Amino acid sequence: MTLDTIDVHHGYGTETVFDGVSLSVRRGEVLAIIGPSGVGKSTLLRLLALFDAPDQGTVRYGGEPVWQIPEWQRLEYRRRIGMVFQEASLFDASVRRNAEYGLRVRQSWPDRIRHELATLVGRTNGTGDAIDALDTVGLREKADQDASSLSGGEAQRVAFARALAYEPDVLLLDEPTSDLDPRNTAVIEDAVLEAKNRGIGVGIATHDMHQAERIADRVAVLLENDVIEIGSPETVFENPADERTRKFIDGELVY
Ligand SMILES: Nc1ncnc2c1ncn2[C@@H]1O[C@H](COP(=O)(O)OP(=O)(O)OP(=O)(O)O)[C@@H](O)[C@H]1O
Repeated sequence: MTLDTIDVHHGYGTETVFDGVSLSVRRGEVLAIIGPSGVGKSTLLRLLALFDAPDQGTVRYGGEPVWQIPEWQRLEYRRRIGMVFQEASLFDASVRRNAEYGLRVRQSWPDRIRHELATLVGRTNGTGDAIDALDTVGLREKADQDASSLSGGEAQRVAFARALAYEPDVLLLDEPTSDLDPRNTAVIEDAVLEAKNRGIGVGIATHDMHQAERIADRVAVLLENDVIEIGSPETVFENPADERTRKFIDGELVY
């Protein structure tokens, strides 16, 4: 399953953010999106998450142009895409309930009703999926603790577990570790690789080039309203095709 954009143009009011962006997130790979602050990384993730329609161009899920199909079908696709934002938003309940939350809201109504019925009669594997996901981020032992008792880094790990528990086809992460210490960052990075090994396609916007080097299969460089280069981390960081990429990586470009 591939999620891609073809020649996408997008902006806010009179401000152009993208002037023809084409890129793909493929099954079982980590695509890192790097670029200076304000270049449009979050905007691109929102388009890939099917939250917003582009002004022009095509966004496709498994080859289907998502803004040219009926809404119900687009919503089906949206349910298969998990998104983790820079700041975890957990609600006031146990860690387990928070991790399960994605399971509930992203299910179609018939599945939700079946899940609720199964819960009522004590037969559900939903919790099992959430516990597995908590295990992946090292928080299984905190499942019954209240989410408000967690540190910021742990909360972000729960947000990640919530996205993972639903077993999405694609996981989009917007600067998921920018506020975290090295240990929490390492846990999230390991969980990203675990997701990839399960066949999930991961798109991650990051300021941290070392992170991109550590976990990405491909790196997309977003500069001047466009993806100017996509390649392996080795190529992009050591031998970029575009001179602007080299200048950005060497910190010579000031934005
Ligand atoms: N809802 C909005 N309304 C108007 N302008 C917006 C909106 N969202 C983003 N922008 C503008 O679009 C541009 C791209 O913003 P975006 O948040 O996508 O960049 P970014 O690369 O994710 O930035 P950062 O790395 O700082 O998070 C910026 O100039 C921003 O001010």
